Amino acid sequence: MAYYNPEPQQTPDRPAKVGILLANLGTPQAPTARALRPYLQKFLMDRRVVEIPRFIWCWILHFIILVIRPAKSAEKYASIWTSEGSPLMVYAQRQKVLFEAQLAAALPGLCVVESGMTYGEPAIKRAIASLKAQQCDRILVFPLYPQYAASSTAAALDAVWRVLLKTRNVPAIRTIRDYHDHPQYIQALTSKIKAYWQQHGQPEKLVMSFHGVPKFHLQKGDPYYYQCLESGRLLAQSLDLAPNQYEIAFQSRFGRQEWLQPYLATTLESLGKQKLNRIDVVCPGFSSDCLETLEEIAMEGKHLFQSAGGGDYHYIPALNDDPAWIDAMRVIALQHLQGWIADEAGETKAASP
Ligand SMILES: C=CC1=C(C)c2cc3[nH]c(cc4nc(cc5[nH]c(cc1n2)c(C)c5CCC(=O)O)C(CCC(=O)O)=C4C)c(C)c3C=C
Ligand SMILES: [Fe+2]
Ligand SMILES: [Fe+2]
Repeated sequence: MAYYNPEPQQTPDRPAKVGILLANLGTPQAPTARALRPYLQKFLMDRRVVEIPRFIWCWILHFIILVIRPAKSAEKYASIWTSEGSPLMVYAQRQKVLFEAQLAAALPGLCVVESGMTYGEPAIKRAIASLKAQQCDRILVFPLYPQYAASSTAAALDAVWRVLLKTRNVPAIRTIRDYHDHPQYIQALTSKIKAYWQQHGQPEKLVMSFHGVPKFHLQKGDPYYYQCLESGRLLAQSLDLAPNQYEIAFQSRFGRQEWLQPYLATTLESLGKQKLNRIDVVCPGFSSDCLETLEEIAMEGKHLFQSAGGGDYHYIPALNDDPAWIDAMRVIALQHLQGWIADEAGETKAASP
């Protein structure tokens, strides 16, 4: 069997294009234990996600976690599944179509966009193959994680490198590391939240919830924690919130290790005990709604807050397919395409690689 992936047919007469790979986490194919098992196995075997020595972790994963968790997680996925499929996948496809249309308007005929998942389908390998087949000799990898984390961004980049290691004709590659403080990203969040408040009124407190990671990632040099704090600070500033009008917390703890604190569950319980009349929760680190926002935040979080004595609880949806977010994606991408596209006499066209 050939070691290298097959190359697409060479067509030197067709102009080369710029590919943009929207890298995302991935989601199971169906809300069933059978579909959850291979998804969780691939996800949780990634050293970027779980750093426990392989010998010990293989046993724990295969004989405990993959026996119990698939059925439990499948039940949660079933509660958020839509007629079109998993929300993460539905929004990934919409973002791809809308973003491609925005780029086509700005740079006619130059860019091709594909969505690729770190775990599951459509895999990053398939996305790169498709971009290469569409004459892309330059690829910009755009992870849909505003804050850089080794366990999300670097895991997606690893998947790209693995494909390139087996590629004969390697395209030029650029990556977007993070955009946690990008003005357009903060503005897209601000306008989403303000529009929500115009419709539903304003809460006593806004809780900004970010996906957690083990605390030792921070201690070993992962900048994720500080980037979350900075996104939260900038968002609060843009919303004109005083320090006592918002909280930042970390959700989705997995296992027994200490994760980034404060934990969202503890924050919600404490706000409930303080008998707040209303809180709103927003998840600035998630570019689209998914299991972690729709089930853990919108459902479980509400239960935690209200059973501790809290009043109204609103979940403000993620950026999803909002025009302001798609526009922000265009601005962020164009900034990273400098030198690959040339602006001459007001016209934007391809530059030689
Ligand atoms: C085991 C440790 C995990 C780390 C570290 C982690 C980091 C991390 N995850 C996201 C984004 C998402 N995670 C999602 C689901 C999910 N996450 C973990 C575990 C870790 N994540 C698991 C086991 C799961 C699967 C669901 C479950 O069984 O609980 C999702 C949702 C996917 C979907 O299909 O909807 C997202 C998105 C980030 C950004 C991150 C590091 C910052
Ligand atoms: Fe996660
Ligand atoms: Fe979760």
